[in-house]
Amino acid sequence: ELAPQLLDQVNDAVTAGATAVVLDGSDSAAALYEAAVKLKELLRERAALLLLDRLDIAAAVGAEGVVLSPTGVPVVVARKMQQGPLLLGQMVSSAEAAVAAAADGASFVLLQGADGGLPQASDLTAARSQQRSGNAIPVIAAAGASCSPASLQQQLPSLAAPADGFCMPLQLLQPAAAAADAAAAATASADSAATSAAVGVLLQALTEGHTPEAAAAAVGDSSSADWSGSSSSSSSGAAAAAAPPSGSATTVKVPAGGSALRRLLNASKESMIAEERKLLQQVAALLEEVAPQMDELPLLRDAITNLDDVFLVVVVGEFNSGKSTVINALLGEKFLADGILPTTNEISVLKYADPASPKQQPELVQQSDGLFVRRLPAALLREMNIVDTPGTNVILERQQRLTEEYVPRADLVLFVLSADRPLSESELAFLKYIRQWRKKVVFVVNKVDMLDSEEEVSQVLSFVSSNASKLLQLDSPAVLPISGRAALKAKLGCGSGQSGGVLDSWEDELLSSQPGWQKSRFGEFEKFIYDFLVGSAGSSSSSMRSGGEGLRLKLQTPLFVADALMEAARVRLQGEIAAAEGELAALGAVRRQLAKFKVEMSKDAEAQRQVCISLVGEAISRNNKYVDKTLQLSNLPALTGYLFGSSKGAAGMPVASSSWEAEVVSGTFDQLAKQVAEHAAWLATNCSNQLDYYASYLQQHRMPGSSSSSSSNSKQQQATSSSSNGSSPPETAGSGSSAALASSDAAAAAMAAAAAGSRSLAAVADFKPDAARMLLEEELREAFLGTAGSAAGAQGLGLLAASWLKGGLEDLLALTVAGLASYVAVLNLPLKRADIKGKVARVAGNFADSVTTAMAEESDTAVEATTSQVLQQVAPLEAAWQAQLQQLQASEARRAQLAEALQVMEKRTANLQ
Ligand SMILES: Nc1nc2c(ncn2[C@@H]2O[C@H](COP(=O)(O)OP(=O)(O)OP(=O)(O)O)[C@@H](O)[C@H]2O)c(=O)[nH]1
Repeated sequence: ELAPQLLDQVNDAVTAGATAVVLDGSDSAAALYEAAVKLKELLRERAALLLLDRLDIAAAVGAEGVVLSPTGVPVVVARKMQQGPLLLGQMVSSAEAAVAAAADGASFVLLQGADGGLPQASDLTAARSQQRSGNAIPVIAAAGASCSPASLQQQLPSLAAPADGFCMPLQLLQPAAAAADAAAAATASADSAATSAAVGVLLQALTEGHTPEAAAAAVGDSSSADWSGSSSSSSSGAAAAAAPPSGSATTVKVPAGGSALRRLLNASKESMIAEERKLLQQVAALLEEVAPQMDELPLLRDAITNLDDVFLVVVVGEFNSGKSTVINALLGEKFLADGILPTTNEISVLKYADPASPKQQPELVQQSDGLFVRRLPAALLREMNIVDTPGTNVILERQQRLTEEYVPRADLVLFVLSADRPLSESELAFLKYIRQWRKKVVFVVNKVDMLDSEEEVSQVLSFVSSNASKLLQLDSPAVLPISGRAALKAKLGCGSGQSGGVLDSWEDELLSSQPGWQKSRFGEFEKFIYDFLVGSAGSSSSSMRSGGEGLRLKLQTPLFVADALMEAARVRLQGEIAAAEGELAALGAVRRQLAKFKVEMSKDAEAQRQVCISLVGEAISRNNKYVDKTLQLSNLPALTGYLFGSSKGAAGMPVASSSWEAEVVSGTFDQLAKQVAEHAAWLATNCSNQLDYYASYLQQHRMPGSSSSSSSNSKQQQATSSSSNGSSPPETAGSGSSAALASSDAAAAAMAAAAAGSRSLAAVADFKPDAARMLLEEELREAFLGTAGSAAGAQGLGLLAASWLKGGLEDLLALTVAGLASYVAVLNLPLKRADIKGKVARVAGNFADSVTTAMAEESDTAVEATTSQVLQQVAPLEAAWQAQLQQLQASEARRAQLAEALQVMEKRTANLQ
């Protein structure tokens, strides 16, 4: 565990100028993780956190790197394992090992002396000079725990030149008394801070190019406490890596920009920015592909471009809340107009204008999007661009749109409220808008000078704070009370604004002496903003080199924009996927509906064939009756006609079948022809209805944007414009509705057209009833002759026998025989009738068969042709939707993957705090 005093020491060392802290720990991973998190919090970007050997923990806490000990994994392996831009340092104890580590891909080496003390100057020189030029890595001189303060003190000056930096155990910076005893350490923390500060001085001395001797003296001066015998009771040790001797002189405490480690650190941040930019570009490309119409897309493009820019601070608030005054006070000069009437009508971005630059840019330019860019020579604008907006309650629609468009790009939103009317309706509404972009908001309660007492101030602050925390779901929103007017007056009074701006002004004594400055509380506000963005221990001219939350916010701005757009894209893609699935389901339903259509049609067709069969059946039974009636011995006209050679009846008709046509056929053929024609029309209408319906249905389920060339068929075009847009296919019209069918002109035409080509109708027409009648006639004649002939023969014998009667007994016998023969012939008559009926029934049956078979073939072919024609159109649509679905699913998979990468990136940037 890291004792509080140890953390204090690290803090002191970092404040004094240490640029990295190496955490070594043989504790459990959990304890080490805890310690690393604590250190990370403490360092807040002011110095890099490096972990000894623990890549996993380094990655988990978002540390800047690891130092690999000789017992740790080799650099090449660590390179493979690492995630993100972690620095990889290697601990070595010889110049050769340092060179090898460089070749293996280490980011830097910590070179220790073979005896655990500081390395020899010659080794350092060798380690640096023997590296391949071009990508030489820093060589840091490291002192082991066994190194005595005395030898450190002695050796340091000679190592200042060849080393790129120093790394020493924290306990070497700590008085022995404190190390020996934990309790004593707590009380001695003031001393240890003094020691660390001394080392800080040493580092600064080196940085500023002072002689090493002076540096050594600085150590000597401050180390009046006993340096010897130092050892830490803590199992987690921390070491401070120091700045190199070659840094450029700066006037601030931290040797910014000069340290090799810091350079590396910046490189690692820059590589993080590069990585983020690459990811965001992938996101933008995906969004352009899947949602090109998305209005907010340019926001993301802008945010990516702005990654390289300085912070963007957007100032919002109601009109008259004092936005312009606050901006003027920040800039230190009355650049913007203020007043009780709305003064800011346009949105303007304030950017830095270098007064010394020979290339003067115009002070005010209006961009194509309506935005004004104002260039002002205010130092603060080197650090940030400030966007001044019209009051949230008075802005016009266009300005509102521009303001709202600008909010997502902001790295920080300054919400200026007037202390006399904090958080009005319009402000609350605007805050809700801001919330969706997850912006960091600082609430500036202006005009506190108008409040009568401190109590009133705290009441307003807590009102704003509680409302803001509810709305933004924050634990403790930043709410700062100021008097912009008093601050501006004070700044104008001492003329400090122009020269230093916010960075130095809050420390400016001159300013402090101005009446009203303290009361304006502006110093605290500026310090807060500055610490927040840049960090408390440094000065920099670029967001990339600063601590604080600046880098994190800068990195997060486009990530949050991307996140919001990705969420919108997810909703959109899922909608499109559901639509494509719906289309496929609708097309799949066509197959089922067609199968149902087939079944219904075949059932109906079967019923219609049955009607035909029964028509023929009725004719057969009428024929049976006719035969029964005709083929009788009592049918004297027929009998005599046949017996006496006259086969023609009175009207010249055949004897037996003269009334057959009228009694048996009696309109059967007409009925049959009508039935068959109706069947044909029924078939044509139903099939054409289906085709029409599906042509229209499929038109509706066509891929949006696909050409309609496949619907060139005139029937489809007609159908498209027809009203058959129902969601379910037309019911198959039954043949019983023939009247309905025939009632429409279209159906009548269909009937005629269908009749023209119908094979079943041809089969009906082919049947020659006359031939059937002839056959019947023949049969009847034969039957009559066969029967009546025998009877007459018998009677003839009878006559003969009568003449013989007189003559003898034989005649009587002959008569009996003849009577018997006649009897047998008459007995055969029913059999004959059955035979004839059977023959006619067979002929009629064959006829019915030929008609119904033709009907069945016709309906099967037509239904088959209809379904296959529809299915032929369904297939390409299905394929197109399937392809579309796959493409959407692939886009969604890519989106999900990128969204996950964004999450990882967000976590990493969040860890930057
Ligand atoms: N008492 C007091 N008045 C202030 C303070 N700051 C600004 N004012 C006054 O409030 C009025 C409005 O100030 P501006 O800075 O113009 O306000 P704004 O929000 O920029 O207004 P618009 O640009 O019109 O949206 C001016 O009369 C200022 O002098 C302050 O701290 N205290």
